[in-house]
Amino acid sequence: MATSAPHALRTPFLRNPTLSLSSKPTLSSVFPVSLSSRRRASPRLVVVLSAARLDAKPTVLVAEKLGEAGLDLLKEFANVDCSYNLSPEELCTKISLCDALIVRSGTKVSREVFESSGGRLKVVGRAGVGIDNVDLGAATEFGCLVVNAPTANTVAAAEHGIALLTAMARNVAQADASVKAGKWQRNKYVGVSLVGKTLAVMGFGKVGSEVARRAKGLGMHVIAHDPYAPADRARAIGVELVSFDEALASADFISLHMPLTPATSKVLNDETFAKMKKGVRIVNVARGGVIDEDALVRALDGGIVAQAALDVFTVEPPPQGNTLVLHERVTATPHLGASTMEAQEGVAVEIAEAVVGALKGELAATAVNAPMVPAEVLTELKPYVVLAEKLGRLAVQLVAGGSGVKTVKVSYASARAPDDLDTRLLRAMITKGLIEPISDVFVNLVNADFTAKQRGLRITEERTVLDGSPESPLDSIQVQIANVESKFASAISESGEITVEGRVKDGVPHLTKVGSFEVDVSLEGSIILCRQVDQPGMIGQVGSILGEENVNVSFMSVGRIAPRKQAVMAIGVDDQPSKSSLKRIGGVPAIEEFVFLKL
Ligand SMILES: NC(=O)C1=CN([C@@H]2O[C@H](COP(=O)(O)OP(=O)(O)OC[C@H]3O[C@@H](n4cnc5c(N)ncnc54)[C@H](O)[C@@H]3O)[C@@H](O)[C@H]2O)C=CC1
Ligand SMILES: O=C(O)C(=O)COP(=O)(O)O
Repeated sequence: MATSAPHALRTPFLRNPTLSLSSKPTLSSVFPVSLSSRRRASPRLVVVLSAARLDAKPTVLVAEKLGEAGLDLLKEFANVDCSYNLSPEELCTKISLCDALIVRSGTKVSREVFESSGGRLKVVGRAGVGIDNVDLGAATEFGCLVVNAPTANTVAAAEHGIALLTAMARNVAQADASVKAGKWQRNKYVGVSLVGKTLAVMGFGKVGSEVARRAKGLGMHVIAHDPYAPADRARAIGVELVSFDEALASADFISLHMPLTPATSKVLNDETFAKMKKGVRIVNVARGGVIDEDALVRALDGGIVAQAALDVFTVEPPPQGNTLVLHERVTATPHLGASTMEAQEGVAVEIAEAVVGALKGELAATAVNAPMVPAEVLTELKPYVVLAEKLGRLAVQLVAGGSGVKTVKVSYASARAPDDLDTRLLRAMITKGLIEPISDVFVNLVNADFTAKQRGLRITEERTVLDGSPESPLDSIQVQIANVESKFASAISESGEITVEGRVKDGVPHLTKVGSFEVDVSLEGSIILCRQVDQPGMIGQVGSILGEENVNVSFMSVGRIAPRKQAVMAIGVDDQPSKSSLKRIGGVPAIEEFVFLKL
């Protein structure tokens, strides 16, 4: 046996005293709508979006121009509202009527948008790669999934990078303007050759590696800087990965292909320009914000940078009269990297499939703010996902007081190797089960960790590695809440925590342990737990009370410490017993305590 404790969340607990046990978890609350559809989501990777049930046709707001093929796909499933050029205020007004929003780079999806949605917005689809225009923190907080379309415009962006590189080197744009102005300036527009020159690709991801491949075809010596890129992928196309300073110091051309993050913001600035070769030429088809644009103007004027070709700007469109855009040695395009017919059709289909899939609960691989779970893992974990949520719900309903629900320990027993079980989904569902019955917060896979953290709920996970064949992913899940009192004293285990444990049997989740008592009751309907002195006739007595009240009993199981000592009886019921029947059960002399728990 071996254990590991990989995950912990800690902050002060903000307890919401509201108790609402009304919502009943079903498979469809985790997988919101039927999984059947004409078009199935990509079988690559999927993540579950625990969205609100969408009984009516959902509404998708398309806020920027999207390819026809994508619109057609959306229209098969949803009401589609194409409203382009909305002001921020108009977007905030419209959003409360929408289940999904699709944007490109021109729309700011700010915190106000999520706040204004009133909880209805479940998916934001970014028809492209960069999600720097979406407030991901706010999306996560509001339980809204963000998906992007990361692959369909890669080649278009790389081709545009090469177009800018070659056009800049040969002054194509400037010479064209000059000829159109009636001039013939052959000496003025002598260019530089690319062959044999060193190109530093900054950010060796999808676009960067395609640029590198093409630049090698032009006879350039290509190096790359990317702290996170695998060296073998670079080596495979004959590119050497180098340090940031080395890239700056040796490049004749620098092409930027990293995302805009706090770490890359203004990464080209006065200090870093000073490290470059005199006469360096810069291409940017990534994001304007990775360059300090004022510093670039200084570097152009100071002779460090000979030329720049820019597709992206810190503010888009850049203000009229912008010094950088108007600079003679700058070639500018209006964020055209992804703008080919082919890429736009591809992106539109990619994002439409992702958004429709997400609304159906079968999201494709491109979730940006939620863990992605491989499809085959998800299929295997489905019954355990239900078990996890129900154990969370049971455990929290057993709490009577104490210092609040702050510390929860989850133990997974499995014969699988520790790195062969992805527990993020299970943790999210336990969190959902723990929080939803005691709050009005809607918890899903997107916001589970955030919500737990906000409420000061610390969830630690522990793995117990069992011997034997790892056919099923899990043997059991145990949920323990520490430092609390219980309404059902027998639910407190010898080590002092409220303890519930369950397993999946024939695809159905079962409660198999309460406190130190072994029971076996299927987790369907609701449960009555009774502790009594172990003696004949107890099952009959309680069963007949429920029968008289027309409450259907689905399961009964008795767990005892020793014959004729204390026993715990777990009774599964299809319907909620009336107050009077619960009172009658409590009145049976041998019953020492009992509790009714809604699943
Ligand atoms: N101009 C346009 O129309 C388009 C622009 N883009 C932009 O191009 C950029 C790259 O896109 P993809 O290649 O698809 O993304 P990607 O995620 O495949 O590649 C980005 C690479 O940058 C690397 N990176 C992250 N931080 C870095 C750092 N500090 N220094 C160096 N490398 C770093 C990552 O490890 C990754 O390999 C994104 O900013 C995207 O928004 C993408 C498509 C079209
Ligand atoms: O995909 C990206 O990151 C892009 O920058 C493309 O932007 P766009 O969809 O053309 O507004």
